[in-house]
Amino acid sequence: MRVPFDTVLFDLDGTLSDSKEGIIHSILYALDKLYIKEDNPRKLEAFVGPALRDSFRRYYGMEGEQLEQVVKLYREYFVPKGMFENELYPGIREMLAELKEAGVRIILCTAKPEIYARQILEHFDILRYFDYVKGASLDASLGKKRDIIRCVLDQGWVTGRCAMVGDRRDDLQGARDNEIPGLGVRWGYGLPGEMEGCDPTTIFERVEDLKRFLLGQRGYFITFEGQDGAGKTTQMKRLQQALEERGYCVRMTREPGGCPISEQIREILLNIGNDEMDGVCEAYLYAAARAQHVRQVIVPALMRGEIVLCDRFIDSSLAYQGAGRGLGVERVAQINREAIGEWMPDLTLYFSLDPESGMQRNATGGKTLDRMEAAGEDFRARVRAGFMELAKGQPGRIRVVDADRSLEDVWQQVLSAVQEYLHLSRT
Ligand SMILES: Nc1ncnc2c1ncn2[C@@H]1O[C@H](COP(=O)(O)OP(=O)(O)OP(=O)(O)O)[C@@H](O)[C@H]1O
Ligand SMILES: Cc1cn([C@H]2C[C@H](O)[C@@H](COP(=O)(O)O)O2)c(=O)[nH]c1=O
Repeated sequence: MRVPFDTVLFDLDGTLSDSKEGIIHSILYALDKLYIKEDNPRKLEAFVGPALRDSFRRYYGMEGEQLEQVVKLYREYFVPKGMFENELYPGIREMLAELKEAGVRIILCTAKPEIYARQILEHFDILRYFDYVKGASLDASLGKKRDIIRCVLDQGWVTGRCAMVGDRRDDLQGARDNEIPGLGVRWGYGLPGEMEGCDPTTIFERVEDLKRFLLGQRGYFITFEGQDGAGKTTQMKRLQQALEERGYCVRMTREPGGCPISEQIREILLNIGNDEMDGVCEAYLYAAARAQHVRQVIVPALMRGEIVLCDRFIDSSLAYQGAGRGLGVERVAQINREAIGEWMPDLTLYFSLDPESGMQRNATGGKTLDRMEAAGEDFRARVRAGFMELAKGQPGRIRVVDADRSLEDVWQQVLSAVQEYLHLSRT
């Protein structure tokens, strides 16, 4: 599988290394010299990551001469000692080595002065993995993460697709301000909720998961789309069995639903008594169920390298709410942007069938109508047109399966599309 990013920008403190001890000792040393007593050294953890001057300003209200003095004192301890009271998080060295081996361009992008950042990388013997190191200047003329990322981009160090990896708000907001994907990591010093506010593409809990993702070793995400009764569930079960027999680990799931919270939302959405529901409310509820499902089920399974087979996903929202309810595809895509981040399916099988035949099949199978199925023939015709438009616009991802065939015939189409995809993605 291809790596998702040709260039990766890494933050240092709290992302690659746990530098808390040295930083806190350096701050306490500087405060002590200024006769400032800090009764709660734990609060100083917030200094790890952001630019030093910003933190002294923010937490001690320092400015001007006093600010310059405290930074000077900080360095009296940090340079000979504090900088090395620091350790790499487990798995970081191996991740960098494997990314390098895979040809990924690795760049350090830190708010720490560049001169110290280099010494730290040398100390850990990982400088050799970095194609470029960009940090703050000693005089603070360059210090904000956003500006440091901008510099790296402007100087032409980035080739191909690029992302920023970091543990703090500044890293992810900096990525966002520079319009590149931001990948959060949970093992650093981010305060609860601070990364989420910056719309990260994903937040990783473990170094191993980040490594798999950056190496393109995550599992495959295959969705089944089409109208009610088209035969998706039947074929998904058969595919699950066939893939497991071939040794793949498969996670079968569905939308709306797939996890307890999203299943509760499903009940609201499909309850035929909720006939007052507004189309916008409907679109947000599907997206809310998806946000939980993506985070709780889909991403963890992909990170474990599993094949996720999902009965409906974003294309159902685009077709049913975008085209069917008339909200418009772009508007519904926008509503879903935060719910799914970058987690678009790798392959989508669209089961194409006249909607009335699907309704007939479900009736024959004894299924009772839910709220969506009760929406009427015109609605179903708009949904069908919506699906066909999506399939036409994205032939690379969406494969059309002629669902108006025998079970066996449909199965052969499914199997050949999936085999072709899995084979191609490995070569
Ligand atoms: N190729 C087929 N020919 C005839 N009947 C079929 C075919 N595939 C599935 N069916 C039958 O059609 C009904 C609907 O199938 P299935 O539940 O797989 O569809 P679905 O797309 O998942 O529907 P829904 O979205 O409504 O859950 C079932 O009774 C199933 O046995
Ligand atoms: C994900 C999703 C689904 N829908 C509709 C499509 C179906 O009518 C129901 C789900 O029922 P199923 O038996 O599980 O197929 O919900 C939708 O309108 N928008 C969506 O995003």
